[in-house]
Amino acid sequence: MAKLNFGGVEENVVTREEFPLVKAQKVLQNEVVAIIGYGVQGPGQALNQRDNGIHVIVGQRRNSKSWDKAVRDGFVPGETLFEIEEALERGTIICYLLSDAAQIQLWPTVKKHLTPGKALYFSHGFGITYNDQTGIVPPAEVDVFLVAPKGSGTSLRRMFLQGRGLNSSYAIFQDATGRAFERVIALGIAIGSGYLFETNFKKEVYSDLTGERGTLMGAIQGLFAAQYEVLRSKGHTPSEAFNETVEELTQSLMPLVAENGMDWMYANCSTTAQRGALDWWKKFRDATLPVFNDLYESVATGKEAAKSIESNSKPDYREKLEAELKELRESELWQAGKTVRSLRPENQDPAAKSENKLHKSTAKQKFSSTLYHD
Ligand SMILES: NC(=O)C1=CN([C@@H]2O[C@H](COP(=O)(O)OP(=O)(O)OC[C@H]3O[C@@H](n4cnc5c(N)ncnc54)[C@H](O)[C@@H]3O)[C@@H](O)[C@H]2O)C=CC1
Ligand SMILES: CC(=O)[C@](C)(O)C(=O)O
Ligand SMILES: [Mg+2]
Ligand SMILES: [Mg+2]
Repeated sequence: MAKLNFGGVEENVVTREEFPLVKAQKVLQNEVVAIIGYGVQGPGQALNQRDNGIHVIVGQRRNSKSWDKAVRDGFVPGETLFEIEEALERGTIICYLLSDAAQIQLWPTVKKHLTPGKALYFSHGFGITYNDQTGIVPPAEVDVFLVAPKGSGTSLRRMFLQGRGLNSSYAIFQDATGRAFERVIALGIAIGSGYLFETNFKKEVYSDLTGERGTLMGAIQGLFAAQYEVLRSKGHTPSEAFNETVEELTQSLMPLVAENGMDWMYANCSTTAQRGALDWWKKFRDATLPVFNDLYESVATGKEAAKSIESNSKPDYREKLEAELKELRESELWQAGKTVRSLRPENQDPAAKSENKLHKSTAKQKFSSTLYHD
């Protein structure tokens, strides 16, 4: 395991160089990896492992959309696709990839099949950390660990197909066989992680719930909505307000931040933007800091978990969710976004598309020649 320096702090990480795929294949050669649930993470993890030569089977309810999707993805009923219970029986490593609320309902069934020596794998610390609410307490004779890809299952698959790799965290909760470390790392590599960083179940779930409620989804939507509202109330058009709030961020600035960091982006915008952004970022930090503290508190006390279990377990959960998503979808901001996206040249006719490709490659050349260290 390598120790790497992250901004002055040393952490354990496992890279593909030190734990290559051949090693993962060797560790997993006698295992049957059962992916239980074929929603968002299930397909990404199952397909990447299958392409990486791991013996993967899928367990999913028959007569469900996810079952049909697994068939479309090449899993064969009776060979590599089974009803959940049969997959639980056949698997030596159980990847529990149902939604966190559904994991509670199915737990008694899963537990029955956790015979000594098997492993129980999660992609989230939720079920174990909040076990006073979930009732998920594994038997002592099985390994329990997690690999949590830091992104959507969709990105996990896409990046794998592009030869890239989404990074993941890993944690061991219980090492019954003495092989938990090699098993969890082998799985992390086999699902296509770029590298793996160490955590524990509690830290994984606290940071994940904070992140998705915070800057990754909740806070950013809140910031977008507030700025858009101010611009609109001051007489700016929807297209202007949307472009200055979302489009420029996702299309121009965030890709630069992804490549080179916010520090580089600040150093490479206009001096006017620099002055203003340097003056204002701390005000935004100070205004939101108390909200982030409230959020973390709500996560750490189990309130967020309780809320999500409660709402996601209701029979009318899907209808209620749809109504809330509809509000977002039909808001002027995201309706304006739809039009803006449709106007992107790559979303228009094929001629425009190929012209855009050309632009992209010249832009890339130009961009790399303006890098600082050049
Ligand atoms: N969605 C994502 O990209 C990410 C998810 N995770 C974690 O991965 C795990 C799986 O999450 P998702 O893929 O989002 O799950 P999901 O919400 O897509 O559900 C997965 C599957 O559960 C099945 N299911 C739902 N209720 C069921 C029930 N009562 N009985 C049997 N099957 C049922 C559905 O058919 C579906 O195929 C969770 O622990 C989640 O926190 C971690 C990182 C990202
Ligand atoms: C994609 C991801 O990792 C999230 C946002 O935490 C989730 O879907 O739970
Ligand atoms: Mg996450
Ligand atoms: Mg999450």
